[in-house]
Amino acid sequence: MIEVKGLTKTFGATKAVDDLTFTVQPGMVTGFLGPNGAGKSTTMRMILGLDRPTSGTALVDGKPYGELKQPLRTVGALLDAKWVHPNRSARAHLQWMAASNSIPKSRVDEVLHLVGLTEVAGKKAGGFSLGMSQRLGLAATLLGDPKILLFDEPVNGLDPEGIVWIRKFMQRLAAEGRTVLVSSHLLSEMALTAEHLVVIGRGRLIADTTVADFVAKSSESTVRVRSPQLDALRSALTSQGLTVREDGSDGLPGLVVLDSTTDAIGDIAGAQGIVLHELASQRGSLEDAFMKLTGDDVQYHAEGLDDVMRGAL
Ligand SMILES: Nc1ncnc2c1ncn2[C@@H]1O[C@H](COP(=O)(O)OP(=O)(O)OP(=O)(O)O)[C@@H](O)[C@H]1O
Repeated sequence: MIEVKGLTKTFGATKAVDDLTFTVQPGMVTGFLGPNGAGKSTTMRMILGLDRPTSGTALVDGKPYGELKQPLRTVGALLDAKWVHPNRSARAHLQWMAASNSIPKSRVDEVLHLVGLTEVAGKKAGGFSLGMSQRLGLAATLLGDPKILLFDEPVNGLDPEGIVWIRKFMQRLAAEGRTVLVSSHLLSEMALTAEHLVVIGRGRLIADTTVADFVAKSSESTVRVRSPQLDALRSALTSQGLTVREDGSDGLPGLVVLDSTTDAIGDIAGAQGIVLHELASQRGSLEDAFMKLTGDDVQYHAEGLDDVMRGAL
């Protein structure tokens, strides 16, 4: 279990993490979700004792990381996959890590096998693709057979096959009863990977809930309706207490009805003899809803700008 209480970190005038409180339970993947710059890495670094909190506490297995007797046997963390020595082989890299943490050499081949790197174990890690480096990083986190695992954006830059592989691997680790915390800025990815979500924006807690609940609440469902008798339809809907927005997004005037169903709207129109030309339920994109919830993050806009620049070149 990971327990974070009132955790706060300021860098000069920046409050990177702001009074965060949450716990991460064993036996399931917990997604740590927030836009770029929300404070995910800083929180993970504090959990791992790499950054000192300005205030508050972060406990792993009931203790601050610094007080764990054999940290690698309790916590495994994958923060940055590319830190291996480029001229060392995958096996040599893991043997060096094992030796410096009193972990038996035999465990190295076990973890290489677990992550599917046995065949390239003798190759230099510097020549590994991102996907292979990520697997090697994963092997390193598993050396001490830890019951708590932290992964910081583990699928960033991976191809679809690599993403699915990592996702399944994390789910397997959780199914073995481990505590798995994985950060991401993509709700769509977390919706597929995690069971529980801790969502932060600008360092603050936004939600601590199941994925199913968060997805249902954050993606508003609306119904779009068009009719040649739009005025009559609008009155019929509002007289039933429904909230209606004008919608001409695709050049065809219509209405968007909030918090209702196609059945209900069809019934209301039918009862009044109103002709309908379109009746469609629509779900807002998860990512849009997520951006609304987490606030208009500066770095998100900067990324958008990059895309515009690339398009212009
Ligand atoms: N060492 C540091 N010195 C100053 N500011 C920092 C430092 N580390 C992080 N920050 C700032 O703290 C905020 C949170 O950063 P952090 O990297 O924790 O966010 P994140 O959610 O992990 O984002 P990303 O997905 O981009 O890594 C940002 O505004 C960042 O610029």
